[in-house]
Amino acid sequence: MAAQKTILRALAGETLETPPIWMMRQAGRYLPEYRATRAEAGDFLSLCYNSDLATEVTLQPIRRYGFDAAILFADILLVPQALGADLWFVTGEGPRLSTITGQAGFDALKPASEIHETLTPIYQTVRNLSQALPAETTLIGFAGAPWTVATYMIAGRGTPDQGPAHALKAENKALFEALLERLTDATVEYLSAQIEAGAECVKLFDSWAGSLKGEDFDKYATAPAKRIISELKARHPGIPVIAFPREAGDKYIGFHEKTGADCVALDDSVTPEWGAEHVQPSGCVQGNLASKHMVSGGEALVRETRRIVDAFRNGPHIFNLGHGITPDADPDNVQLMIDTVRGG
Ligand SMILES: Cc1c2[nH]c(c1CCC(=O)O)Cc1[nH]c(c(CCC(=O)O)c1C)Cc1[nH]c(c(CCC(=O)O)c1C)Cc1[nH]c(c(C)c1CCC(=O)O)C2
Repeated sequence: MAAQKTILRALAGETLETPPIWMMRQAGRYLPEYRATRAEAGDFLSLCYNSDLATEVTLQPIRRYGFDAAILFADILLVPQALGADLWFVTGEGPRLSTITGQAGFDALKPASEIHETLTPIYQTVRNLSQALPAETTLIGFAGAPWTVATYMIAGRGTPDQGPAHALKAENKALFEALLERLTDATVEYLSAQIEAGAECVKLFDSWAGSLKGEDFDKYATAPAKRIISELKARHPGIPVIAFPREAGDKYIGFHEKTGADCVALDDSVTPEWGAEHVQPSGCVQGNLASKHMVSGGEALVRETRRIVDAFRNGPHIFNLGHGITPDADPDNVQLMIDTVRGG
């Protein structure tokens, strides 16, 4: 029965009449019901670790819009925290972590096998969701890709150009590579536990893949994704994986084949026509409406939504944004996007 779900059909390579749809950050601050639950939880991390409230916010966009998939409510930075890093969020600014700048910081990290102690409430959220979701809705689990997570661990915060991580890569390659290895192992552990708890598909977010150039991209974005995907599929045969090497540009070409991903998510720096020509022949693609349309709406939203549906019409496609929806988005524009995708 599970294979009847539209998202799973697209991930299996089927071309559907109407593409299934979900949205990155669909549970988020643009929704008044999210803001209310977030206020009840206190802060963002308390919300992530409260299984009942995390289940509630995951379900909110499903109730409101009937998306075809729900994505677990959590964050990519819970893995560093589970490895022993300090993590906190500064309201209006973003995440802060204790930094890894040398061997001592790395040596203080826990082994990958010990992350579950911290992450048990997340697995409970997945179990709750697999019970609570409508029969047609696919449950997506996720993790950050090793490079992207490492950029936050090395800098201790988000950075515009990932400078500190590039500097460590240049100055202490052995330490940098050991950190990526630890994160690769931890990611396999984390996603595997989500699958055991009921996730039907997992997505790997490599939000900063675009800042890796040439051989660095192959070594630090492609190779870890390949190892994670092959180990997950060895443990859980048939589990579909979505890879999101954001702003990969030309490196999107062949990413399915090189990593074993069932679906490659495209950001909005590439056109849908380019994606249909160069990436979709290799397998399912996801994307790629610019998030700004969720703020501005109107004719441009309808036109660009139709353009994406048309461009990807002849192959497997999951409709999504090119990146997460922003807090200033208008919930009515989300409905307009869905109506345009489903109603033509
Ligand atoms: C880089 C990254 C992070 N987290 C994530 C990424 C990769 C995807 C991307 O590039 O956006 C992934 C993520 N973060 C969140 C989800 C939940 C599922 C979803 O609805 O998509 C997912 C999949 C919730 C969240 N994660 C965060 C929020 C906002 C927190 C709040 O309620 O205050 C949400 C809903 C916070 C967060 N978390 C992170 C940052 C940089 C921030 C602060 C920036 C911001 O405020 O938007 C790290």
